[in-house]
Amino acid sequence: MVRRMIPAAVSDPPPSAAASARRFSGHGLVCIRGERIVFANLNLTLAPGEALLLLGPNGSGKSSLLRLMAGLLRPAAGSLAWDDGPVREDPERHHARTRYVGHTDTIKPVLTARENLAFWAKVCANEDDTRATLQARTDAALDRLALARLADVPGRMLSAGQKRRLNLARLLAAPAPLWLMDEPTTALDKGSVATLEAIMAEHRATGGMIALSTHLDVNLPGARVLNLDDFAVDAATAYGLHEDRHPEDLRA
Ligand SMILES: Nc1ncnc2c1ncn2[C@@H]1O[C@H](COP(=O)(O)OP(=O)(O)OP(=O)(O)O)[C@@H](O)[C@H]1O
Repeated sequence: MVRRMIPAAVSDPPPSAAASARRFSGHGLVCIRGERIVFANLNLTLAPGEALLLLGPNGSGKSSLLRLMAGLLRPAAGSLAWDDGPVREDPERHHARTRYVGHTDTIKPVLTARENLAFWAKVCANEDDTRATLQARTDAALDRLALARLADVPGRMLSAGQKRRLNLARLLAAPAPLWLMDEPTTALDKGSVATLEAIMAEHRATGGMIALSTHLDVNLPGARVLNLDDFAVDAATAYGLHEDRHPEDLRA
C-alpha cells in the first residue's frame, strides 16, 4: 500500500529562512557500484521548502543516490552544486549544510541517548553556538522524538525503533538545510511516523529541503517523485562500461 503523493500545496517558507537558504542540484549524474552502472544521466533540483521522493525497486540506486548527494560516494560523472558553487570545490561547506540519516544507526553503544545526541550537536555546531544553545537543542530533540525518559539509557539498550528515533533526533540537535533520509520510517511505530511527518513539514516550512527514499507510506505533501528506474541503463551497457566506454559517454 502506497500513499506517496498527497497533492497539497507546500506553504512558502518564511522570508528570513528562504533568504538564507540555497538551491541544491545535480546534473548528469552517473553512479557505478562494483562494476555496474546503477543509474546514468540523472538530474535533480531542490529549492528551499521542496522535497524529493526517491522511489524504485530494490537495487535501483536510491541509497546510492542519497550517499552521493551526501558526499559519501563520488559520482562517476556529472556534478552536484549549491547555487553558490560546486560541492567538490567546498566539501566542508556541503557537509555543514547536509544531514544524512542512513540505514545503519550511528549510535555509540556505551553512550546514553543524551550523550549520543550531545556529541552530534557538538560535532556539527557553528562557532557561535554556546554550550547552553547546544544543550537546549539536545533536550528539545529528545523531547520531540519522545526520548526524554530514555535520555540516560545506553545506546546498546535501545530497541530498533528507539535507535531510529535517536538517529532522527540528530536532525533537530544539529540543524542543517538539506536532509537526506534513507527509508527513515523503518522500525518506527505509527505515532513516531506521524511525528516524523510533522517534523519534516516544519523543516520545509522554514526553507529546509528533503530527499527521502521509501518503500512505504510517507506523507510528504507536494513532493516531487524521482523514480530511479527511469535512469537505469540496459544490462549490456550497465556491465560493459568498464571495458571500452567512459562514464562521460553516458551523458545526454
Ligand atoms: N558497497 C557496495 N559495493 C558494490 N555494490 C554495491 C554496494 N552497495 C550497493 N551496491 C549495489 O548498488 C546497486 C544499488 O544499490 P542501492 O542500495 O543504492 O539500491 P536501493 O534502491 O537503495 O535498494 P533497496 O531498495 O534494496 O534499499 C545494487 O545493485 C547493489 O548491489
